[in-house]
Amino acid sequence: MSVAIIGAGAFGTALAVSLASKGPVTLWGRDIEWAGLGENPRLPGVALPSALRITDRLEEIEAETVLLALPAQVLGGFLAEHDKRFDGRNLVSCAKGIDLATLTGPATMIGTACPQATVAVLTGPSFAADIARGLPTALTLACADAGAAEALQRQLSTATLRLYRTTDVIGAELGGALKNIIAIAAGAAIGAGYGDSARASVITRGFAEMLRLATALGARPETLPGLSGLGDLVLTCTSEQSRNFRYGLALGSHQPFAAGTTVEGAATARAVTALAERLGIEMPISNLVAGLAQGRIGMEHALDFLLNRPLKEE
Ligand SMILES: NC(=O)C1=CN([C@@H]2O[C@H](COP(=O)(O)OP(=O)(O)OC[C@H]3O[C@@H](n4cnc5c(N)ncnc54)[C@H](OP(=O)(O)O)[C@@H]3O)[C@@H](O)[C@H]2O)C=CC1
Ligand SMILES: O=C(CO)COP(=O)(O)O
Repeated sequence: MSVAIIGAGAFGTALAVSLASKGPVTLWGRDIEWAGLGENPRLPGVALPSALRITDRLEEIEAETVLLALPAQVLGGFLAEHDKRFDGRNLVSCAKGIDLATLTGPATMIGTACPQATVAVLTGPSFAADIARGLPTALTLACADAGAAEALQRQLSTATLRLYRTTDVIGAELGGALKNIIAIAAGAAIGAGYGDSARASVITRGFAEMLRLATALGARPETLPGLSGLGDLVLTCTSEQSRNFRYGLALGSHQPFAAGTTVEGAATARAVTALAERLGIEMPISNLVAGLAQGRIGMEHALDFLLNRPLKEE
């Protein structure tokens, strides 16, 4: 089975570099002026291998297995334009977010746009730079069809990229999307100088929120403590490599943040606020992050927002 990747950002390029160690891979980007330089500015310091073909022509993407490594908020527009081209293939979502327009995750969006496709999700604790440098990384491959999950697991594992499989697509996908919100909150707590104890509370209570919403949306509770949920939550809340965490740091310390940086947690927090309201679920940390990101709540009110709630059982 051949492999192609849509989206030549940091993650798409890192996956392409890793998979090219096993065979030919095609990487599609809308703007690939950098291709001749042998390095993608979104993934600096990583040499692009010769087994990697880079193109900006979608008609050259003929692979049976296509990884969609676009941010969640642009995936819908891409699918609306190119659904016919990709229907019927193995389509693997690599995005970690919930679409604001439809309040659904990438797997549902792909399945709706391409009903004949085999839809899967690749997620888990993994910074693009780590994958591209061949550092050991473990991810989750989720697909509702157990046989397809096994085939994709084999196809997409490399010597340094170890994939575990599950059939819980919604659980795996929500873990990756929701942890980005909590990472913003953890960054804000550190940026505001609230300390490591506060961060631990944000991680733990944030995980409780993740579990509450994910199970209400049909996830299996045992998926959330795995790589795609707790694993990625821990990574993203504790490392300045994370853009979501750094965005939170900037919010908490009233510092500017580079516009145009992909921060999935900001829009996803707004989507989660709407979903939680619809389902009648309490998501105080997610609501706070949505308010901070939209400028509705100032950092000076963040603590009151969380601490002035009624005392309750854990
Ligand atoms: N970076 C990481 O460590 C990891 C990222 N992810 C997830 O992967 C997804 C992608 O993130 P990442 O690669 O890091 O993001 P980047 O910001 O590095 O890249 C985003 C890519 O999307 C492209 N893009 C944006 N809008 C469009 C569009 N309308 N049509 C076509 N292409 C478009 C950009 O193209 P252009 O350059 O032309 O703007 C760019 O190549 C996110 O959901 C993220 O959460 C998951 C795990 C790790
Ligand atoms: O998802 C990631 C690590 O698993 C990357 O996190 P950021 O998008 O916050 O950089």
